[in-house]
Amino acid sequence: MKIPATIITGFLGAGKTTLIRHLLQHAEGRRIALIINEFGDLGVDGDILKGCGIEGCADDDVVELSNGCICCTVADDFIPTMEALLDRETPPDHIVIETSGLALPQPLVRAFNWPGLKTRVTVDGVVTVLDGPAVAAGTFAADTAAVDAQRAADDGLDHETPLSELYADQVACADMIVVNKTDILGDGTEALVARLKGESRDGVQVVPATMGALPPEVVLGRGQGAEDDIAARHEVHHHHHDHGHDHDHDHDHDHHHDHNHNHNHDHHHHHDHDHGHDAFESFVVAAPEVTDPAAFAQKVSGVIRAHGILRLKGFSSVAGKPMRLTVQAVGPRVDHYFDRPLGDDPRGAHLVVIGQAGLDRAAIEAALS
Ligand SMILES: Nc1nc2c(ncn2[C@@H]2O[C@H](COP(=O)(O)OP(=O)(O)OP(=O)(O)O)[C@@H](O)[C@H]2O)c(=O)[nH]1
Repeated sequence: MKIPATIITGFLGAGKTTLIRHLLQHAEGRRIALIINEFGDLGVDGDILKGCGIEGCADDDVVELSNGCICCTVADDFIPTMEALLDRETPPDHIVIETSGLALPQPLVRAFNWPGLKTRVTVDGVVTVLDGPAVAAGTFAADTAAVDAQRAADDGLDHETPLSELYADQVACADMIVVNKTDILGDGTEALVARLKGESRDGVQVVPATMGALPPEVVLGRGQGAEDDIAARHEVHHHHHDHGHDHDHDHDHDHHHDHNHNHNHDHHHHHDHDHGHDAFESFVVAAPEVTDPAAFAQKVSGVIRAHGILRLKGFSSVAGKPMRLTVQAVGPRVDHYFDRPLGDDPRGAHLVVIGQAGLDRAAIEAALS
């Protein structure tokens, strides 16, 4: 079995570290290793995540890459780091990679096709964390000056590419887009989520969050295999070091708006706030046994689309079959397969549904029955 790796991308200050902390706090026994690629911000996120006091999160599960942009140091730094993690006596159950706010996700996804990694790990999903209020305002990052300073500090970067293009790359690569800081965005959340759904690839989930508080079942275990699917993850511009572009795009610093949360790292000492993920709910639907697995999968996909369900998974007996049917859905993509003899299991279907609070449970139950 390949070890799944989740790539977390998004601009400086969007809330990547906050989201990862939440994941670790709710890991419930999953052994998660973290790789952190920071630039211009050396070691800070590593420090909060190391010594975080979270049970089950050992210091040596946090590995930092600090030699600069991850896509420029893939061979020297990233691949050996991954191999060392995989070679451990007890390898992690899941690897989470936090990219620096400037690194494009595509080259990192591509690195998973290197021979030494290809057979051992897979990109479970690319999660792009957006600063909701900044995106709604068209500035992409809360503190564009800080983002620009970070870019200026990195000689390897093309400093001219407008943020809007980096943003477009991050969105194009995503399997899941997190619209973070909905506490600030407030009523604007729904419109932004709808807009992003329209702008992203089919099947990409757009999920609002406050303080990155998402259940691990929603973020991890997507099984996306992004490294096999790079062509679909369009890059607007193709290489950092290519200075040959025409940079007439406006590079608008004046739009810089102040949300009253200037980027400083004081927050890194606030280890105690834990926003639960009450904004999400899950319940079990019991339904009669399945007669036609393919038709059932199609029905499930329709229900997922109609109700904005984030995850659905469970088992069912199938009329006339001795095997148990497993159903796993991430967004509208539904996998189904027979996994083992049914044995003494009761006949019928049991499906766990996960989504944002407010799902129409009765309608979902009716539709699945
Ligand atoms: N109001 C509000 N603040 C948030 C939210 N999520 C994160 N923050 C704050 O935003 C700031 C940046 O969050 P981080 O998690 O450090 O962001 P990051 O993307 O990891 O940024 P870098 O690691 O600096 O690239 C911190 O002060 C967080 O406490 C949110 O949902 N609402």
